[in-house]
Amino acid sequence: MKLGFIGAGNMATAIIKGLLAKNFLPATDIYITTSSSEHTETVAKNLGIQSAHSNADLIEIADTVIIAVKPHIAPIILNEQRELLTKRKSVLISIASGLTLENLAELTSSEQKIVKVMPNMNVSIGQSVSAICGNQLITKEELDLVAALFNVVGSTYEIAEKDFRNFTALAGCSPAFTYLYIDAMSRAGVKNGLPKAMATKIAAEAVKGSAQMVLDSEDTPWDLIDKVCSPGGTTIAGLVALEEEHFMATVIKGLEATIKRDQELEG
Ligand SMILES: NC(=O)C1=CN([C@@H]2O[C@H](COP(=O)(O)OP(=O)(O)OC[C@H]3O[C@@H](n4cnc5c(N)ncnc54)[C@H](O)[C@@H]3O)[C@@H](O)[C@H]2O)C=CC1
Ligand SMILES: O=C(O)[C@@H]1CCC=N1
Repeated sequence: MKLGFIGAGNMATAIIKGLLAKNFLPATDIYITTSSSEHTETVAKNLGIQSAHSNADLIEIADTVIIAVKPHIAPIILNEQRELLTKRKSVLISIASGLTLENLAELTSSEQKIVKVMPNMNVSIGQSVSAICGNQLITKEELDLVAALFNVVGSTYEIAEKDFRNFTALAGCSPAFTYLYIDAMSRAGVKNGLPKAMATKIAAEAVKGSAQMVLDSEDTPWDLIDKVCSPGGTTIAGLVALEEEHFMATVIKGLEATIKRDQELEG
């Protein structure tokens, strides 16, 4: 596989680092373009991979192309490159939120093989959780190969396209919400006298261990909550205070706002 990334920002560089770390592909088979040749050269040099002179050159070289630019830029590029993509019979992978398989086919051609993937930022540490679905032209082998690519940097769920928005909120965007939660906990630690760096590390380790507990345990999160709350103790006091401020409803509201925004981006 020769893999080309159109766009090499946060997501693409995280995916590339993960692929290189796990030796999924040799660095000689990974190509990138960015918004300027100068920037492309710098990023490619930093990652130890290949730069392409233009998006067209990249499509000529790569058999699998990941479009990893912001959702409002993707339509412009795909529209420009539609003929070449069809001619090359490339597999096109889109990680842009808000663009459906139908949108992507309209921007390219009815012959275009397309896989939609929603990874998350944790690709950079090999712990992404990604959703994947392909259009009707993608064979099972091609879809499995794309899944294998994203399995290298975490886990992959093949889901129906109608569930992508929900997945984007739950897994694509939620790292940001979790960072916010960790930072808020850390600030509580600072407010009560701990140094910030130490408080952040303690909060992050507590969240990491709690997430692992949910994954490993037969118990539901609610069962686990009950096990932490001693009768008349400290945790139940904190839990009630959080719920007085509608903690659960607020989290759900946050995720639903991302679902709504995803709908708006689709237009
Ligand atoms: N950041 C995240 O956690 C996640 C992002 N995504 C999706 O990934 C996509 C990329 O997001 P980020 O990496 O965060 O964006 P970013 O802003 O960090 O990177 C965008 C890249 O596109 C390049 N670019 C802009 N115009 C270009 C052009 N004409 N030709 C080639 N390259 C061009 C820029 O130089 C940059 O390298 C978005 O569509 C987003 O919806 C999906 C899941 C998670
Ligand atoms: O904020 C965004 O639009 C992207 C999609 C998922 C995470 N970041």
